[in-house]
Amino acid sequence: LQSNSQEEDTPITRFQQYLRINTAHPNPNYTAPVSFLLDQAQSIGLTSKTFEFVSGKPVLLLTWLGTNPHLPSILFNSHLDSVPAESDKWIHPPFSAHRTTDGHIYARGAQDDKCIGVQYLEAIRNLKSRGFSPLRTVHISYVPEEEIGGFDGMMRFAASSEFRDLNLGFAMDEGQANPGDEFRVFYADRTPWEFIIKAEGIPGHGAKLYDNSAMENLMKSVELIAKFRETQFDFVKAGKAANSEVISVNPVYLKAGTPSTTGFVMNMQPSEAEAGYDLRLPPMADPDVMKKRIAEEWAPSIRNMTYTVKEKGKLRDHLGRPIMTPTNDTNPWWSIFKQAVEATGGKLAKPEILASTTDSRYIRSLGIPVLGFSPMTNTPILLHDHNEFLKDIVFMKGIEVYESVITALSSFKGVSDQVI
Ligand SMILES: CSCC[C@H](NC=O)C(=O)O
Ligand SMILES: [Zn+2]
Ligand SMILES: [Zn+2]
Repeated sequence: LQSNSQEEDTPITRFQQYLRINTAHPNPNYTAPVSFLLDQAQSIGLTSKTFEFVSGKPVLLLTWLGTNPHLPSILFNSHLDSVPAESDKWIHPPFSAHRTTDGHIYARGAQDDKCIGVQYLEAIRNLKSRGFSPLRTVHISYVPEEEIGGFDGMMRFAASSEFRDLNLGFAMDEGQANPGDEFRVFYADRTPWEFIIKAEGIPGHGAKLYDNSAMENLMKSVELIAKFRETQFDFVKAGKAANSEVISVNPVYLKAGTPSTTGFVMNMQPSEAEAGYDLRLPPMADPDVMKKRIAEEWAPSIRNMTYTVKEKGKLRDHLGRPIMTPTNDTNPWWSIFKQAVEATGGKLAKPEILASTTDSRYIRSLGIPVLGFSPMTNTPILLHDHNEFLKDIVFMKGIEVYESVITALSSFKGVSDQVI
């Protein structure tokens, strides 16, 4: 299978080309991937629009017009950006897209999520060459900034009149790999909070024992939070809940001490201390209960503590319901999707909540059903890790799966008494 010939132009080499564009934060190149994708769109015969809701952060929309463009359309979304990679810790350079003799393609973004961005296009290329025409309009979007929260990307796009005009009935976004042989599918994301606690106290000599120092107060909270983390993790360890079904609260930084030229002053107890946490809430969690716990137990003013919580997403839609896409018979899109995957000989795992957070939350919060799906079976979960790779045969199988999924979804006539 190994070939590095320049002449070759195949789905795999196009995937490699896309992977070789460095779109990693903190300075993602957005111009190059957009121009690559525009070329692809042109060669397939898709129309395109580029929006810049925020300057320098383009949203690319490709469209395959349906024979009945009045029916609600379908969207396939992926993000252009990637998380950074520590080159020296990879066995192949992260932007080389090196393909080994046994078919592993190494690159940052191979799983998250440049695979789907190319698979959507390759599936449509194949469908077009077979003469298929969709009943419903099919859109593909490529958005910036997902890895840092989507605030200048999908959040803006989803809030725009251009997005409303798409008249979406259903959307698909990224999912995650599975080391096992079933395809995973996600019906909700957890919502992230950036949670910071701060303690103040009277400074004092390093040799003095006294109550209510900033450090003592902070450490008390750090311990309480660690205990809570343990109770949540225990549910997971006992097999009672998935990782994504509990509240996670993980320390990400600690900040304290009085700086000196060589490091820190060692014989002073500081007057301020701070800790930062990545906190994630599943859609069923009650944010008010969490806030009460924070105010009363984790950062109580009686211990001279303050806190800030930055909510990076919503848990409820405009009707106050948890933001989740039904994966049962009440959602016709679900049944169509499931059958389409099974028609390729694939098995679907039990639908899950995603432990992390994607742009699909912005679409779901508009009341539009979204499934998270990246067709990768028998693949270790390497998103954000060193040596991220995808096997060529897994990538190719994914194209076939999307051909089936796009065909089925775009052919859905709707339910007679509803316009879905
Ligand atoms: C503040 S939202 C951050 C979104 C990010 N997405 C992928 O990793 C995440 O941390 O899950
Ligand atoms: Zn992603
Ligand atoms: Zn990611």
